[in-house]
Amino acid sequence: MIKLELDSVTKIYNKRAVIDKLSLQVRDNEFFVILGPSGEGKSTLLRLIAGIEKPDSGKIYIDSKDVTDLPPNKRNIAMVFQSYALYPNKNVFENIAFPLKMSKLSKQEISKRVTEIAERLGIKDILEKPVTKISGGQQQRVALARALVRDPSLFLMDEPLSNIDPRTRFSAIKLLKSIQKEYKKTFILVTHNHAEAATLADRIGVLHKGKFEQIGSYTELYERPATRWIGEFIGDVPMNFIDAKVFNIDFNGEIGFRPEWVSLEDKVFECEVESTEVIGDSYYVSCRIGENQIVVRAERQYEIGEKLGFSIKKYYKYIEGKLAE
Ligand SMILES: Nc1ncnc2c1ncn2[C@@H]1O[C@H](COP(=O)(O)OP(=O)(O)OP(=O)(O)O)[C@@H](O)[C@H]1O
Repeated sequence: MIKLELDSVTKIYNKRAVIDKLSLQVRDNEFFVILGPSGEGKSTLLRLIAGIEKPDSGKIYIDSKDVTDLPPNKRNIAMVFQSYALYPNKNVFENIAFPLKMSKLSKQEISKRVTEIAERLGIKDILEKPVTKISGGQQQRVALARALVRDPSLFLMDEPLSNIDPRTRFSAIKLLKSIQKEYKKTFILVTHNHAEAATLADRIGVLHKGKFEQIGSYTELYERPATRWIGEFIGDVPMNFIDAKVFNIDFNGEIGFRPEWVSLEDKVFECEVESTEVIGDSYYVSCRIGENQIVVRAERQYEIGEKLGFSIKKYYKYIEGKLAE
């Protein structure tokens, strides 16, 4: 079942289409991540889905209902912001209970629901504390609890983990993923953090120039980039894109290969080492071959000027920056 559909949605700011005829379908129970560099329109897209912004053209459907002209409170969505937007004068319980206040639920029912969700998120012990006196990780859980307690149709999250310190972040990511699976809800999360996207997403949409440059799992994006831009954006180290002729391949275009798609045992080509970067337990060696610079993954450091023999085990062909089938 389709939970959310965007049909050719455009949003213009200062005569520029920040979102440009973008179409998307997100399935029920899917964890969809919108990934992209700063300023590509990720937050704008989320605000359009939420109804905080109106598109200049195009349609938005939630549960097959046209919500394009509906305000946020009529869309049955919950949104968690980077800042959490908690009420500073209220304690944890009151913050979580707030969305239920408007409903006709009894005090006992509200209390039951808040306690249940707080228990699940591990914040039951701090229900009486003011939100200003709890940690960033706990604030994130409160914001999540407040969103979950209403049982909305769709969760929208704008960089909800970016204010959490790196150590807590890992457990926060795990929690978010398990909550989504357990509650069987559709989540749409905006981030510029690749590791977060890779861990959380069923599918990632990479936003570039107002459109999704590619949509797929992180593995798909990494293993088979649809464009040169994706190959360079996804991964710790950009993919190599080099004229096919450099490697004696009879093709009018470029070949793209990851630094680890190279064998250093099988010495078909040779390059000259310029520098080495260490990432984790791998060595990424920048190497010159003719006019071109490539990066290959190695098991050790190489001296500058050293000659490195290699062959390419796997590559894709690209014409004008696009994957050639
Ligand atoms: N209300 C607005 N009025 C005018 N321009 C805007 C408005 N909101 C966003 N923009 C512009 O639209 C572009 C996209 O902004 P947006 O915040 O959606 O990007 P983003 O991908 O979420 O960036 P970041 O990761 O830095 O938050 C930017 O150039 C921004 O300056």
